Amino acid sequence: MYFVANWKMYGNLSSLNTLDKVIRFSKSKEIKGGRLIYCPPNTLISSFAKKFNNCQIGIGGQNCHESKDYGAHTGHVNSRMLKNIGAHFVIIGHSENRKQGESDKLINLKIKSALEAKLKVIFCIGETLSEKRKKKTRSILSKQIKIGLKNIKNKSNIFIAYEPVWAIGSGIIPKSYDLFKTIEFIKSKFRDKLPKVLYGGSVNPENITNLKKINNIDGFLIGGASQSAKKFIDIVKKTYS
Ligand SMILES: O=C(CO)COP(=O)(O)O
Repeated sequence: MYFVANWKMYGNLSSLNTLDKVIRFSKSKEIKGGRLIYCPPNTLISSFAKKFNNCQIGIGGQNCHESKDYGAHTGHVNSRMLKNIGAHFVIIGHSENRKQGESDKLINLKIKSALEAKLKVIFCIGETLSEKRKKKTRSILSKQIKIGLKNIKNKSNIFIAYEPVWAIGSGIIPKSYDLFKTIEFIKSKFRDKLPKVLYGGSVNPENITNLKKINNIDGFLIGGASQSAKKFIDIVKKTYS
């Protein structure tokens, strides 16, 4: 199982101290089969990479520019730059960026450039509350997958993160059966090799006991709770207990 910490726009150099606990945990037997990945803001990626030297914790960025080339794009960072400072993963298509106008087409270009830079991609998809109410979840997910992954033949380095927008930061999670069916639907979109599908949206040490029972989920993309080393570790421990 994968446990991805998305720190969003939180954290500074002093946050590095909180990682000691997680590093110790990652080297202990308690980690079982858990794979930990941290996606801090870009300002902290190299420091995290240094800190995680000698342990099995992966590092990723939270977004990247679509161009694989360097260029005059003020305020942006491309996938090569992320790779260069020690990232192995990048989150692409997060709803917080889609909300800012990131289209499926742009997401497709970003994914292609990230794969070219040899990063693994955590590709976020999910419906909004109004789309859910209009029973459009499946058509939205199909469209996001179809355009987002257009002309990408080798999908072996792509993880899908299903994050219903209404579940992010709200404390509300989907009903277990609905979530199982949605993940099954997402996997049905892939013919040969099934992608790993993660769930994200208000995952915490309390609701993980129910979420872990949904047996087609391959891991979790965790926002708020991942900023606390204790909560993050608790989520992993409870998944395996
Ligand atoms: O957006 C998320 C992870 O990418 C989920 O955030 P929360 O866990 O804070 O709901």
